[in-house]
Amino acid sequence: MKYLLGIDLGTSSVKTILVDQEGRMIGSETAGYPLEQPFPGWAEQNPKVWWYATVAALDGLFKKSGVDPRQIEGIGLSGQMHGSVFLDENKQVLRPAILWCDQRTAAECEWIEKNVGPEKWNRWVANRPLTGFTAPKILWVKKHEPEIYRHIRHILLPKDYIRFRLTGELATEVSDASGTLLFDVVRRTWSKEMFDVLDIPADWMPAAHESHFVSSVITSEVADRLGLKKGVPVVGGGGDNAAGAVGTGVVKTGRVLVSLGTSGVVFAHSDQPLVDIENRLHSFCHAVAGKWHTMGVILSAAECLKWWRTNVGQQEEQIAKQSGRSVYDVMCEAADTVPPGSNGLLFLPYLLGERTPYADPDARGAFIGMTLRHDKAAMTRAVLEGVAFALRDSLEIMKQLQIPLSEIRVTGGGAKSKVWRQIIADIMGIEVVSLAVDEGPAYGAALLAGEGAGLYPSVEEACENFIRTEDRILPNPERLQRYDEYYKIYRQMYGVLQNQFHRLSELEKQQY
Ligand SMILES: Nc1ncnc2c1ncn2[C@@H]1O[C@H](COP(=O)(O)OP(=O)(O)O)[C@@H](O)[C@H]1O
Ligand SMILES: O=C(CO)[C@@H](O)[C@H](O)COP(=O)(O)O
Repeated sequence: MKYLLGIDLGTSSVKTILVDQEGRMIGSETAGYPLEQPFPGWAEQNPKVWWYATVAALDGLFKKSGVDPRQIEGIGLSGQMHGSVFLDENKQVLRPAILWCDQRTAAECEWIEKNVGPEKWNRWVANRPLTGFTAPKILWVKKHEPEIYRHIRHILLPKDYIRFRLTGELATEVSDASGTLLFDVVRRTWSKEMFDVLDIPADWMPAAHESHFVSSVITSEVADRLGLKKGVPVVGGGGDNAAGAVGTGVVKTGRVLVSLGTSGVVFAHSDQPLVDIENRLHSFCHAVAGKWHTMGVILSAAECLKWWRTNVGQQEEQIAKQSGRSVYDVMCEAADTVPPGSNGLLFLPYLLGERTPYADPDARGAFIGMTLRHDKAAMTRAVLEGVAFALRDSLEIMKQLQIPLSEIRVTGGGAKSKVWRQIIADIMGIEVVSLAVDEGPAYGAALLAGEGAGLYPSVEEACENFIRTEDRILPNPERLQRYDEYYKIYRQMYGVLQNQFHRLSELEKQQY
C-alpha cells in the first residue's frame, strides 16, 4: 500500500494526517502552539516553533499509525494564509512571523489606497489592500524595523517555511500567493507592477507553482530524521482555505465551503477568475489547476467560542471532564436549549477586528440586547449565531454577484457541532452538508500530493472518488424567517457602533 502525508499549519496547531492511496484516513496527530499578541491588534508566531511542532506531530503520527514511513509517496502542505516569514541571506528567520489576523498595517493600507487605487490594484492583483495581507506587512517592517528590513532577502508564507525546512527549497503555489497583494491572480503569476509601485524587490518572493506541482523533494537529513525514504516529493499544496475546499470536495460551481476555524470563511468555487470590482470579497486562485475562488473572511469565528469558553467555561470544563465529552459539546448542547434569536440577544464577533465585509482593524465585539433573563446558555447561543450572521454577510455579497450557491460544505473545528451546523443552515438558508471524514485542509493537501505523485489523474477525480458526505441539514423555514428579522438588526449594528469602537481602541492603545 502507498500512503500520502498532509500537513496543515493552522493558527492554533499543526495537523498531520496519513491517507492511503484509496483516500482512506489512516491516522492524524496535532501539536499546538500559542498565538503571541505583544501589543493590541498584533498577532505573531515564531516559525521555528511551527517546525518543531510539525516534527513532533509527525513523530507521533508515525508511532500511532504503525505505518512504515518509507511507504509514503508524497507530501502536501497547507496552512494559515498571508503571514510573512522574513529570512536573511543565510535563510535564517529575522523576526517572528506577522500573521493573517495581525492588524498593525492600517497606515500602510491607506498609503496603498492613496498611491495605487482600485483601478490599478484590480487590474494587477484583483484584490484591495487589507491589513492581514502580506505586502502591507513588508511596508510596515520597512518603516518600523529598518534594521530588520535591511537584512531581508527572502519572504515566505507560513506553510512554505515548512516546505523550506523539509526540502531546503524556497517556493510557493498560486492559492497562497494570491493573498500577498503581489500576485496577478488572473494570470497566475507575480505582478511586476505591484512590486515596482511598492518598491519591494520581486526576487524576495519565491517561485509560484500550481498547487499539485512537485517542485522539490525532501532533504536526506529530513528523510533520516523522520524515517522517510529519500527523495519523497513535496507538492505546492494550498492556502488553508483552498486546500480545505479540495479536502471537502468544493471543486465545482455551486458548492460553497464554510470554514469554522479560528477565522470563518465562505468560499465559492469558480471556473473563471471572478473579480469583485468593489473588493468586498477576495478573488483568489484555487488549488485546482486553472480554477479560481471568491471568498469572504471573518477574523474570529470558532475563536469566539474558544474565547467564551476560556473566560466563562470552567463549570462546563468540569462537566466535560466528568462525562468524557468535549467542553464545546457541553456548551453547544446548553445553547441548543435556548430558542433561535437567543431571546433577543445579538453578538458581534469582531474580537480581532474585522475583514469581510467591514475592513476595520478597530472593530470590536459586543453583546447587544442583554436583560436579566439572559444566562450563560443564551449568551453561548448568541455567540454561535453572531458568527453565522457575520458569515451571512459574505453570502449576501455572493448572491449579489450571482454566484451559484447550491450547497454549503462545512469544515473546521466548529463544524463538529451539530447545533452550530443547524444554526448555519437556518441563518444562511442553504442546505449544510458535513463529511463522513472531515480532515479539511490537511486532507486536501494529501490529495494534491496524490496528484503530484502520480497516484491520481486529477485532484477533482480524487475528490469525487473519495469524499463522502454524511449529514445533510436543511434550513428550517420558520427559523429562517425569524433569523431574517434578527439579521436585519445585526446588519445595522456595526454602523451604529463603529465610531465608539474606534474611540475605545484608541483609548486602549494609549495605555501601552
Ligand atoms: N466539538 C466542537 N464544537 C464546537 N466547536 C468546536 C468543537 N471542537 C472544536 N471547536 C472549535 O474549533 C476551534 C479550532 O478549530 P480549528 O479548525 O482546529 O482551528 P485552526 O485551523 O484555525 O487552528 C476551537 O477553538 C473551538 O472553538
Ligand atoms: O486569512 C485567512 C484567509 O484569507 C484565514 O483563513 C487564515 O488562512 C487562517 O485560517 P485558520 O487558521 O482560521 O484556518
